[in-house]
Amino acid sequence: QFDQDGAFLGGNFIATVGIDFRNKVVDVDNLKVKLQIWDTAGQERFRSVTHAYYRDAQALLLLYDITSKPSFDNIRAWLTEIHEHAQKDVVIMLLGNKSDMAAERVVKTEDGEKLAKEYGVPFMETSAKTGVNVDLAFHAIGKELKHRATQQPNEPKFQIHDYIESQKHKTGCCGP
Ligand SMILES: Nc1nc2c(ncn2[C@@H]2O[C@H](COP(=O)(O)OP(=O)(O)OP(=O)(O)O)[C@@H](O)[C@H]2O)c(=O)[nH]1
Repeated sequence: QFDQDGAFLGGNFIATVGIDFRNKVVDVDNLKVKLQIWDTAGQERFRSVTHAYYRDAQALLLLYDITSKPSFDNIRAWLTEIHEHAQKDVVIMLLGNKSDMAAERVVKTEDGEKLAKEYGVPFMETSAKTGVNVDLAFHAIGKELKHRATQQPNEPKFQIHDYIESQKHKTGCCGP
């Protein structure tokens, strides 16, 4: 099914609102953490609606497509937008998706890393097609939220950056 702009409308996508959602349960240290994932459309024409949905979110995954420079350039606008509307302690993660499409890559891994560093958010490249780093992204979010909910006063804070760095499968120039 295609809408007027030629965008594919898949899954439970609600075309008129630009939002889809599904649940995912992740196992974190023998605890089940249920994530309710809202997938909001990135297109400008949905911008006025989507902020109402991420305003109360505990975590935000910002995805761009490594084969699309405009999608990467859009991330700054989203980070500004999030700064204005999202919860102050929201967990943010920057993901460069389609890492399987190396031949069509136009956004360097280092550019993603640099942007993430500038905004102080964790970063990794993912592939929804092959699954690379996808579970890790959700697992890291689940771990962070579980720690926040159950943290004891003397317990060291969970370091999501360190956790991701130690677990991620690198897809850039020099990784394994
Ligand atoms: N090769 C490859 N294709 C992907 C990957 N992720 C998504 N795609 C494809 O890219 C196209 C767009 O995916 P969508 O999930 O609809 O992208 P979107 O940004 O959510 O699009 P909207 O929902 O319209 O905002 C589809 O044809 C997907 O199959 C990936 O990691 N690798």
